[in-house]
Amino acid sequence: MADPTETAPSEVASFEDLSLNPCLSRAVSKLGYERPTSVQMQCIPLALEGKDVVARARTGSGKTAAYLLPVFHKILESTVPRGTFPRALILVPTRELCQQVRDEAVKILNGSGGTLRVEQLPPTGSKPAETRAVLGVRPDVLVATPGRFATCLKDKLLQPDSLQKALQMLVLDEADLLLSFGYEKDLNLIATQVPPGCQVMLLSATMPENVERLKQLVLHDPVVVEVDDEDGIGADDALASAAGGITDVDAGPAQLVKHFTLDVAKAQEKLLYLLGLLRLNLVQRKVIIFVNTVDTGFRVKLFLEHFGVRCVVLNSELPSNSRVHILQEFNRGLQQMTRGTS
Ligand SMILES: Nc1ncnc2c1ncn2[C@@H]1O[C@H](COP(=O)(O)OP(=O)(O)OP(=O)(O)O)[C@@H](O)[C@H]1O
Repeated sequence: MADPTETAPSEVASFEDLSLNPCLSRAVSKLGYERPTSVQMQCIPLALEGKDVVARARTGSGKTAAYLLPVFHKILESTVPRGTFPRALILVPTRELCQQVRDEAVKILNGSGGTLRVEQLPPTGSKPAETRAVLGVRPDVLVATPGRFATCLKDKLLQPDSLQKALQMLVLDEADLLLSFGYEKDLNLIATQVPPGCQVMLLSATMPENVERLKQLVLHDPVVVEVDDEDGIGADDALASAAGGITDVDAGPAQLVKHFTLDVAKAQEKLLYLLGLLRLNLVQRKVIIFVNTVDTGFRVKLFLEHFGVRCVVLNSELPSNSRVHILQEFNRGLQQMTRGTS
């Protein structure tokens, strides 16, 4: 039985040390990734050994590449003839995350010069013909929400026996959200179709009780990786030095995320402080503001725009196409943003 807290050798320091397929080492170097993050250092060697892996690491720690690289490696090194599909299935809780994972995958694959294909299933409400078109290109890797993938199985758009023959890897990303988003039935159905030899990776920012249930459903004797991430992809130290009078409540030397609290005596003054932080460049680059209601999100937007701060509201009441568009604009740097709810 695997040691549940086993970790990979700590001497791994560069992507070359990970013994990834050379196409993938080239791809990460083209992306400018100088060295693996902690979660990548620990997960990738275990996954390349064929172990089931459970990893807990904070948001932004590089979890996506921690599973995409082993997934691509396994397919590239596999002797199974091309055309059997999907070789890997990545399940995430929302359509936006499907898009984000696919984008990250395409970024890596573009640099690898290879011919692997990653597709995402069309959203709920799409016509079966659209799903057939996606499956028709026989993607090596399929990204989907559990709901969409289960519908695909139920509608027989994907035959269970093709899954039995092809599926080599299953990834459950943002696992803490998968069950809380109500996908339990879908996951139970999918679990019955996962072939016994399929390797499983489960990644999550937190490990609540429901993740244990998920582990028992699909993983075999997994190695557990817990990353208290000291690793800083692009840590923004400028914020720390600029925020003179603000209390740093979580100041590690090289932490990815810096936390500060600002005590505001009167609730009405919150907006003024917010404006000050933005206009005086105490908070730099792109900013996401979380508020507790949709209405407050719109109020904050109106206030900030009155003072020339470009922003947009994102909340669950908007149609999903608009949400994707808003995120794309935000990523391209067109807007600062207020969010309706967290
Ligand atoms: N080794 C690396 N070096 C530099 N940048 C990296 C490295 N690995 C990943 N990144 C970049 O860091 C960013 C955050 O990574 P990623 O989205 O995988 O984090 P995450 O842990 O999956 O976060 P979330 O939980 O929000 O999905 C991405 O833009 C990714 O391209």
